[in-house]
Amino acid sequence: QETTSEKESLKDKKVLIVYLSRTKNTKTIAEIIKKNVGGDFVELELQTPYPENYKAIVDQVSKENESGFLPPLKTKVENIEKYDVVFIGFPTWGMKLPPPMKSFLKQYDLKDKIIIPFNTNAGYGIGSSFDTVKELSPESKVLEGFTMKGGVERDGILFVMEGKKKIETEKKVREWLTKIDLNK
Ligand SMILES: Cc1cc2nc3c(=O)[nH]c(=O)nc-3n(C[C@H](O)[C@H](O)[C@H](O)COP(=O)(O)O)c2cc1C
Repeated sequence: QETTSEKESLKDKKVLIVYLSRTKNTKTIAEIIKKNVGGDFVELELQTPYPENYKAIVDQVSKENESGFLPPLKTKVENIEKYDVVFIGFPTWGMKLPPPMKSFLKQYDLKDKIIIPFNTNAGYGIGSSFDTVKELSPESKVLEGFTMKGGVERDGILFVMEGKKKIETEKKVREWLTKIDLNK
């Protein structure tokens, strides 16, 4: 049975989970993926962190998007070539892929790997972020991503992935992982 053998083979693959998260909503999804799939876990950090202030980070990200600036990463991933599957998680920022994730995709060669995006946002969706992942990874296989409403920092709502919301999120992530044949 083809589906069975594909599933088995995906389960044998080496998995990396890379994520960017300011208020830890996307981080929670990364943790749920780790619990269900396993793999190495890496948070993207910048050499020069973004400002704490919400308006200041919104302005800075908007300028970086305009100029195409790629913020240098403090995070180093050792031996990226050994991974077969790379989950990449990020919030929607300015309806786009956050600049640090662009830095990651430009800096590391993910050719011939499977890339799986996941996202949280304030309720406005993924914007162009998943399309940008595909554009920056033309020689990778990008699978169906996962997205879910997270915090609304503009309104002072930061971390929401607890209680009922966490349980709902765990269920949705597991359903998605099963759909893309990566649930253990
Ligand atoms: C700089 C910045 C820009 C944002 N832009 C958007 C946006 O365009 N659309 C949206 O739905 N949410 C936007 N948000 C809200 C985040 O996507 C949302 O709170 C997300 O859950 C945060 O994930 P995190 O907790 O992993 O950082 C923005 C947040 C920040 C800090």
